[in-house]
Amino acid sequence: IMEKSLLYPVTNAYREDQKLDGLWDFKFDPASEGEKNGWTEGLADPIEMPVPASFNDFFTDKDAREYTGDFWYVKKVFIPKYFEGKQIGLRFGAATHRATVYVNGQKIRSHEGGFLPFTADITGATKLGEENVVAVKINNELHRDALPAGDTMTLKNGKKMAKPFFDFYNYSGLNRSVHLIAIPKDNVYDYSTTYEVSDEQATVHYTVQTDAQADVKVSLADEAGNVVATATGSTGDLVVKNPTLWQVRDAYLYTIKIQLLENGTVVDAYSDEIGLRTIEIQGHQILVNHKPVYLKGFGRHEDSIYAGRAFDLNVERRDLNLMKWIGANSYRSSHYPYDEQAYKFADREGILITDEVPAVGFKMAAASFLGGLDQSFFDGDWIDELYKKHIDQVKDMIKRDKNHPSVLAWSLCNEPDTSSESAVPYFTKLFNDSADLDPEKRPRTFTLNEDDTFETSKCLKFPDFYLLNRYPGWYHKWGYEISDGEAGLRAELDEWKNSDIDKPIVFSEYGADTEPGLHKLPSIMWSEEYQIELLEMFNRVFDSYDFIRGEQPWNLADFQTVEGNMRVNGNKKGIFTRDRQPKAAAFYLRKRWNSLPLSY
Ligand SMILES: CCCN1C[C@@H](O)[C@H](O)[C@@H](C(=O)O)C1
Repeated sequence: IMEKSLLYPVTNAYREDQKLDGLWDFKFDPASEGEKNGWTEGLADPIEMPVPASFNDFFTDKDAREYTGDFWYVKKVFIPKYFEGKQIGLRFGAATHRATVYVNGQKIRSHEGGFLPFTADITGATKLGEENVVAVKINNELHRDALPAGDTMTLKNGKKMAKPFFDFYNYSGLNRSVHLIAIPKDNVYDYSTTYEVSDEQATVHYTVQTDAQADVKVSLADEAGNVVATATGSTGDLVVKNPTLWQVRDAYLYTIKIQLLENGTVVDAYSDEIGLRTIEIQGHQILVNHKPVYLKGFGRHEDSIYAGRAFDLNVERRDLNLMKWIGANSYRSSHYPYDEQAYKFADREGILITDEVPAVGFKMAAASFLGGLDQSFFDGDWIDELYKKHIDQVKDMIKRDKNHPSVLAWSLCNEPDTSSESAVPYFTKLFNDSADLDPEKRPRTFTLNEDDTFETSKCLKFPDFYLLNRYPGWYHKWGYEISDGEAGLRAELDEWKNSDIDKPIVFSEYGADTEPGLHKLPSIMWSEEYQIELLEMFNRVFDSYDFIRGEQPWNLADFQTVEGNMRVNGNKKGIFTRDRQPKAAAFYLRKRWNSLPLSY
C-alpha cells in the first residue's frame, strides 16, 4: 500500500500532487471529546488556522500559545473524478507530535513523530467528484518515552504544560504542507542509488522498488536534459563518461527518470534530481569524491517569527544566502529532520547536511537544567518504549533522505547520557539496527556534550566521526575565566590526540548568547565583542589540532525556547538575529572562513 512510500510527491503524466496549504478550521480539544462530539465531520465555531504553520505565536492569549493536549484541523477537500482507479492519499510533511487522520468520519491511520512525513491511504474512504471532509487530530504532549523527550505536567488549574528536556520551543501543529496525492495502483514506491566516481567515469548503482509485475526502464539526464545513460531492470548501473561530479559549494544535479512498463505501456514514472558524489571517512579525514573536506557551518533550527517551526521557503532562501555570504559549506539539521525542501535546496547549493533525528533530551542533566530529575536517562523505565520510536524515526529519516547528495552523515542522537554503562546496550542496539539502512553507508554519529568526554563517555566506539558540543566560555569558565576554559579544552583535545582514536572530530556546538547592539570595551558576556572573543578562542584551539575537521558554532540564528531565567526571549547564540541580520561575529566568521579554501 502507498503508506510505505516516503517518496516526495510529484505531478506528472501518471501522478498528481495537490498542496492543501491555506486556512484550515482549527479547534483545541482539552477534554479529548472530539471523536465523541463528531468533530471528525466538522468543527463548531472554529478558528481559521494557516497551514503550514505552528499554531502557537498567532495567539494573543497565553493559554492558547502554551496549549498542550489534543487539537483538531478540519478542511473540506474536493477530490476529482479523474482520480478514479488511482491510489489516493493524504501526505503530511509533519504533524507535531502525533496525529490521527479521518476522512468523511472514517478513521484512516495514526502516526507518531512530529518531524517526518507519513501518508494516509484514503482510497476507500473518498467520494469522487465531491467535497470530502478531512479531519486531523494532533497531540503535542511531551513524554520521556517519545521523541523529543520531555514531560507534560498538569497545573493546579487543570491546564497541561509541556516541560521539554531540550532547548527549543515546543512549536506544534501542521508545521509542513499537506498534499493530496493520486498515484497509479502499479507504482514505484521507492528507489535508491550508490556511487563510484572518478574524473573519467561515474557509475550509479540504482535499485527501484515496486510491487508490480512490470518492466523497469531508467535513464539519467544532465542539466541540459541530454540523456547520458540508460538501463533496464529493477537494479542496474548507469555509467556516465566524463561526469560532472556534485562538489561542495559547486553542485551539479542529474535527473534520474524511472518508468514502469506493462506490455510495453508506461504505467508509472518518477523522476528525481541526484548528485554524483561519494562520501568517505578515512582516518582523521572526511572525504567527498576522495578529497578531504573541512566543514564550516552551523547548527540551525527550523524557526522564525509568526509561524514558529513551519517550513518557510523564504527563510530557507535567506539562510542559504547567509551561509554562502559567510563562507559556510555545511550545517546540522539540529535537532530533527527538516522539511524535504531544505535538502533539495542544499542539493542545489552544494551544502553538506548532517541529518539528525529528534532523539534530543536523552539526558536527565539537561532535564534538571530544565526541571527534570538527576539520574542516568538510560536507567529510566521508559527506555524500551522510547527505543521503538527512536529506531522507527531513524529508519524513516534515512528512508526519506537517502537520495540527497547534500546528506553527509546521520546524527542518531543529540547529547545522550553516555557517561553511564546503561547507555551501552542502548547504543549497541541503535548502531546494529541502523547499520544497513543507508545503501550508501554514510557515516553515523551523535553529539557528545561536556559530560561525555574522552575520559567519561562509554560510547566512543560507536560513532564514525565525533560531534563535540563544548561550552567553555559560556556554561562554565565564562567571562574573565575563559582562559581557563581554553586550557581545559586544550587538555581534553590533548587526550584525544594522545589516544589511539583515528577518527575526525567536528565541533558541532559552541557559542555565546549575544544581545545584538550590546557593545562593551573591554567585553562582557552578552556583548557582541564577547561572542567574537569566544569564537576566537575556539578557532585558536581548532587551528592547533589537525584531526579537527569541522567548525559549526551554535547557532546560525537566534531562536525561540521556553521562557526562563536563562533565556531572554529565546536563545541568543545566533551569529545572526532571528530576523536574519548579522551580529558583529558574522563579519568575523566571514573573514575567517573566506580565508580558508571554499570547500576543502
Ligand atoms: C549543553 C547542551 C547542548 N546544547 C543543546 C542546544 O539545543 C542548546 O540550544 C544549546 C544552548 O544551550 O545554547 C546547548
